[in-house]
Amino acid sequence: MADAELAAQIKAALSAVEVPGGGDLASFSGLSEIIVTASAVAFAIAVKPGMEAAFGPVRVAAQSAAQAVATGRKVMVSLTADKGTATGQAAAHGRPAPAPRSPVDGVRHIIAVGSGKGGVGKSTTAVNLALALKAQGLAVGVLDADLYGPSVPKLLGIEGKPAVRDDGIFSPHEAHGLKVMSIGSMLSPGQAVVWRGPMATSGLRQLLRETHWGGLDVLVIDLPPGTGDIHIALFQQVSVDGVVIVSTPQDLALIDAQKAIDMLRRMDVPLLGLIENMSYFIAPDTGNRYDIFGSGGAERAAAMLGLDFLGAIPLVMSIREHSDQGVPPVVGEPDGAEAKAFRGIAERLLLKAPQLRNGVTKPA
Ligand SMILES: Nc1ncnc2c1ncn2[C@@H]1O[C@H](COP(=O)(O)OP(=O)(O)OP(=O)(O)O)[C@@H](O)[C@H]1O
Repeated sequence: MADAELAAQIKAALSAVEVPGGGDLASFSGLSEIIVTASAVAFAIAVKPGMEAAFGPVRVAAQSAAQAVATGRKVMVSLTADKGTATGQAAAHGRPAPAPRSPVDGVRHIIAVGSGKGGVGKSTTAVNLALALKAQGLAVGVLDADLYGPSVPKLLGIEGKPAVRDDGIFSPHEAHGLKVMSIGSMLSPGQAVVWRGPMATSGLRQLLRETHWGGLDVLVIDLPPGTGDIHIALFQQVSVDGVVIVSTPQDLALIDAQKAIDMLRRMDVPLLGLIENMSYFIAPDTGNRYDIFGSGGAERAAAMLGLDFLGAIPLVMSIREHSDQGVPPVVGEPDGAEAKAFRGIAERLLLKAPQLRNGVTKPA
């Protein structure tokens, strides 16, 4: 069925859902556009501040009405209050504070990988770090939350959409021994633009909480670059063990990283340390190392930012080639300098956050 046709059928189904105060959801002014992708359907219901609880059953009814029409697709319905119900203002007006951070079923620990700006190698780092943690005997998953540039499926050679069980729960992809979910698998090309604000945060929440992770020691979340709604929503809802920040040697990136770090500190999210990517150059022919940006700069920058320095990853052309083939260097070239660098970072991370080893599901 064409996407537009399915959207129209869902809208028709929503006319059977009544809203508080009279009328039906299909004609309710707060109903957003219904977005249909290859594997998902998403829409939002925007209500007046204070009406969230009254509309809770509407959301549930809308979900099942839409799901009955959109068989085989994941339905995501978000309920949002108009601007002005942001956390601080809600508290100031005596409205209830947001729900406390809560664990994710089937996931013991979460670390998030962030960066001040795009293109610094955050996704490459997230994926290889996950594989290096797996090599330490941990059961590891990756959640690609980078809505605006989801690259994890490509990096891990994943194609197609994840399976949805009869109960509406996703079965994650498996790649190189990792359980993987990506917001990218939910989008058609060019769709990120329409997945803004509440829709994006709601989509992420459902990917996180409605996936059968099946007993992970660590879930590595690849965050979008910078700081935005997705970060705030995630850190408000979920307890993370900490965030690692990826940066390149350029000062500009560190200035951007500073902004991300400030936000995380304000939100009381633990910072596990700084990773410097594309730090030094390894000549492909001789294997010689060249500190093209000088040495020690990243350690100094980490100290200046009040962060532990977790390690440096070389600038190696084969990283790109491996990534293009969906085989990350930690598994594709385990003896290479970059694989060693990622393994060293995983070891330092486990020293810094030894709780990640708690309840290791497989022997190391
Ligand atoms: N150490 C490295 N050496 C060489 N190339 C690298 C290295 N790290 C990353 N790259 C390449 O840089 C590009 C950007 O990497 P990646 O997608 O991981 O960055 P990102 O910060 O997640 O970007 P975005 O914000 O766009 O998602 C990719 O082509 C990747 O292969």
